[in-house]
Amino acid sequence: MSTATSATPQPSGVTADPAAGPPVFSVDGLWKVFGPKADRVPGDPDLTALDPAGLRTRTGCTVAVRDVGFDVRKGEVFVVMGLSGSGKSTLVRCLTRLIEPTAGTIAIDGEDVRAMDKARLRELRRHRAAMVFQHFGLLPHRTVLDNVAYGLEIQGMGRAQRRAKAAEVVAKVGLEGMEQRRPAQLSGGQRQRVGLARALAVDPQVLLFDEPFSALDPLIRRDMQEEVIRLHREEGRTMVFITHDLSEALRLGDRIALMRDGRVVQLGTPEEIVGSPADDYVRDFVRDVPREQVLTVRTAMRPASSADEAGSGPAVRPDATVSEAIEAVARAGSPARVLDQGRCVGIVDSAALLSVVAGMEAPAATEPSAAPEPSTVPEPSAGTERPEGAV
Ligand SMILES: Nc1ncnc2c1ncn2[C@@H]1O[C@H](COP(=O)(O)OP(=O)(O)OP(=O)(O)O)[C@@H](O)[C@H]1O
Repeated sequence: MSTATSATPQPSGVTADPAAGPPVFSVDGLWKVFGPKADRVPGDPDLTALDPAGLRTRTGCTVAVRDVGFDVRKGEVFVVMGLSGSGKSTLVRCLTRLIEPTAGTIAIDGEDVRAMDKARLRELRRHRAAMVFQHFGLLPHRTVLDNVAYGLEIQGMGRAQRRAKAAEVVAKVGLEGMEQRRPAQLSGGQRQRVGLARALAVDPQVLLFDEPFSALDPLIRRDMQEEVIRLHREEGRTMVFITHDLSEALRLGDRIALMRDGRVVQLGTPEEIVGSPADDYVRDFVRDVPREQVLTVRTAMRPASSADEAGSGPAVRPDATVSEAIEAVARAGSPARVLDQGRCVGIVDSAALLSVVAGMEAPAATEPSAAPEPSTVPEPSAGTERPEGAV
């Protein structure tokens, strides 16, 4: 597992609104068991109580996904993270039945995926939930443009129309001018972009990424992550992203499902996973994450002690990271106010911010609450030098 030495705050673009309509994917009680007579395993408490080695000896079966449930909300980047063998690929392949689940329910927009016939499944995979693989399987004899147009060709779109659409998407992923090249004439990162463009061209409702960047060198990988963040921000497309890399998960995910031995051991925002690990396994997993770059000032703030305190001092947004607040406090030499639409919702001081960095409970950390009057305070004057994240 790589450590998150360069974890950065989440993208602040389009984020899913939990209240915004029904989920795109809804998964409940999902199991995938490989091996003979796999069906009998999920419903048999004697078998499910066995450890992996015991189950293998007794039945020849392996449980890859164990009683998993979650919703993928419209417009979110939902990351499935875990070490090798934890069940990530199996879980995501079950969503479109590239792997047949053993038990449980899966719905897309309320429609039962397990009840779909072959034609409906094909439509699901082509139009509604397109998979982007690590090895994109580009067609070597085709140009970039024709590779991108491939999915549209399969859909039966006419040549002129699909090439026009493909050219649009090629430009969107930054490959303008390379339309006539063949895959062998591209760098690894450029090939990834072609694969991404091919998936985007069919305009799927959800993009499913299976460790698409794990073979790339770190700089190109970073570049591709930025690309995904940009696309997400601009289009608000729902994405499910598999990775075993924690820093990638923290950078991309609106929410992260952390898997171990087929189970989801914690499902939460990067801040929840880093700030409130569910168990020792998760705590150990996130131990090296620079907390100040992931946790927001909400973790450290306390109510203002007076109207005076609520009305003066540097200002930061509620979603500013602790790191950004430290900079604001250090520059001003005084505690910072957390302003939400002009209203002071709390105060962060150096002691509380340092406690977060040190991994301690902030001394007076509190839920967002209204500060004493005046509840509406002036915005900081324009032109004041402010760190990123300050309002
Ligand atoms: N076709 C199969 N037959 C038997 N066991 C399988 C099969 N596919 C996967 N498994 C087992 O299921 C478990 C989960 O595998 P899976 O590939 O989903 O993990 P993963 O988290 O995606 O791993 P990686 O990061 O290495 O790709 C592993 O124990 C694996 O050996």
